[in-house]
Amino acid sequence: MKIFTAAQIHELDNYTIEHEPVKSIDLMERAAKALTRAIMDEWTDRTPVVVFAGPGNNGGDALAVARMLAENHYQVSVYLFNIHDKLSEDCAANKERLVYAKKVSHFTEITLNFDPPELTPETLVVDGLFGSGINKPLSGGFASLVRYINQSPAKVVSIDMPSGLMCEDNTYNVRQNIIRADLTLTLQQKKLSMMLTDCQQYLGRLRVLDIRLSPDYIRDTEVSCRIQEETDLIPCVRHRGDFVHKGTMGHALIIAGSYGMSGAAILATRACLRSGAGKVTVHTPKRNYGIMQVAVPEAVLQMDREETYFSDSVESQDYDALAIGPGLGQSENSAIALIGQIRRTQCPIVVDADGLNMLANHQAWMQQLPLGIIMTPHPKEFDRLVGVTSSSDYERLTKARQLAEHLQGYVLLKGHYSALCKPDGHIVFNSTGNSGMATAGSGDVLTGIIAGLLARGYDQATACQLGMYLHGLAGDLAVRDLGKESLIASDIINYLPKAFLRLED
Ligand SMILES: NC(=O)C1=CN([C@@H]2O[C@H](COP(=O)(O)OP(=O)(O)OC[C@H]3O[C@@H](n4cnc5c(N)ncnc54)[C@H](OP(=O)(O)O)[C@@H]3O)[C@@H](O)[C@H]2O)[C@@H](O)CC1
Ligand SMILES: [K+]
Repeated sequence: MKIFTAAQIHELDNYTIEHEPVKSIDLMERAAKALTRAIMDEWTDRTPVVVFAGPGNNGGDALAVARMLAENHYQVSVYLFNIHDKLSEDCAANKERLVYAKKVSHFTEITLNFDPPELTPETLVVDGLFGSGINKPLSGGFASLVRYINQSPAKVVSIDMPSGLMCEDNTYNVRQNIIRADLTLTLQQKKLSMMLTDCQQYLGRLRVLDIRLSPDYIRDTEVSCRIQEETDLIPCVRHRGDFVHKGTMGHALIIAGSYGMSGAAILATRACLRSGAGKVTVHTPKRNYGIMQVAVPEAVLQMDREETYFSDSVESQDYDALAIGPGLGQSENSAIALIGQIRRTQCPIVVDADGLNMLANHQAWMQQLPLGIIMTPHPKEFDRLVGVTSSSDYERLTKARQLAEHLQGYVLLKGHYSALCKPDGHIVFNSTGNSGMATAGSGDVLTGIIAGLLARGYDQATACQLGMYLHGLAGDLAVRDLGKESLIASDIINYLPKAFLRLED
């Protein structure tokens, strides 16, 4: 699914009106029908409904929904905020229709003062104050109203967007003045902010309603952000020939695990083996020998000369991919070995965890990273890497995009929806995964998967996209059987085969 900017959403709206063609008011009626249906799916006609409508088209939608719910025998009270005596054309038309229909039990147009109605636990609030046309944080009376709604025990359904939330950048927004919805019914496409971790709290459950906006515009318009779905990935999956052998299926090198952190090496290696690589070699400190041998008998072990930490870079010409970092520790010796390893490696590289932390500690080395490098930071690792703490996920994403462009590499920012920032400035959000995967070792598994896919011959972009999809899908399949609370990183590895099968089917 493409993610359009607020400006493109506006264009899409106009393009649909002009080319379908459809009258603007009829398009609003279509949207309102879809919204009403979605509300009626969840709340019966015994639910008292309070509709708050703003002066723009989001308010127009809300007024049309109010009329339709009332026609379906709901008790509906409507408050239209028209403090500047200026309604959008379609909002004004829907006000007329509402008044003319005489179906709602109460209608107030607020021009000056407003006494908010009582909102009980049984009440359903329809939030139609502001949608994609919001252009600054809410303040004054609107801010007070939002706080009143948020503090009430009522359920809230937001039309298109929780009012107060911007489509993209919420860095300087006033967070307590944004509606916290129980359900957000967004029209046609998800907006960028809906993919960011720090905006999830406003959305509640999110449903996307198809209101048949121009498929031509949707198909032909260039975007820089998209959400990847299964149908995007199925064509990318490679199928094994019948006559392959392990030597032709790729050889991955994993450099991971200091003494006491062998688990990270084990998880990355097992995930790598499960992701199609023909052979996996693990380079790890001597003292990990016994445990690695037992835990991953399928891997080739290559012992560092040091007992407890990674100390020396290794020849890498025989490998098709390198993953470096999980559980590696951050000693100065390991850091020097890390940059030495990165410098001498010719194959694709994925750097994670302590590998990233060591780069963060040696900022000058960032200039020496090879083109096409893959980094898989979680938000804290990313902040360390760029040397500043971001105050919003939008800001962090913007910096990740800049870093990918600057390095001409790939930054896979892990989060509620992980985001892959590509060298050309494009961002791909992942759509699989769940909160059960917020558990130690989950990141090591992702690193191993990406290394396995790289070794198997996928290019960097595909390995990252397919890797994050499979990782999340394995987690989703695991949760179905095991639940979120008990999920551990090994479960993700154990469900990788099922995830592959689903994509191969
Ligand atoms: N996409 C589609 O195809 C379809 C979209 N549809 C619907 O249209 C919605 C977008 O409508 P929209 O463009 O009229 O914007 P909307 O969100 O109602 O707000 C604009 C009004 O708010 C005002 N205003 C802004 N910020 C403010 C603030 N902080 N504090 C106070 N006021 C503020 C602004 O005033 P201005 O700044 O312009 O003076 C203006 O009056 C979209 O979300 C969806 O619900 C469907 O009907 C059909 C198909
Ligand atoms: K809204």
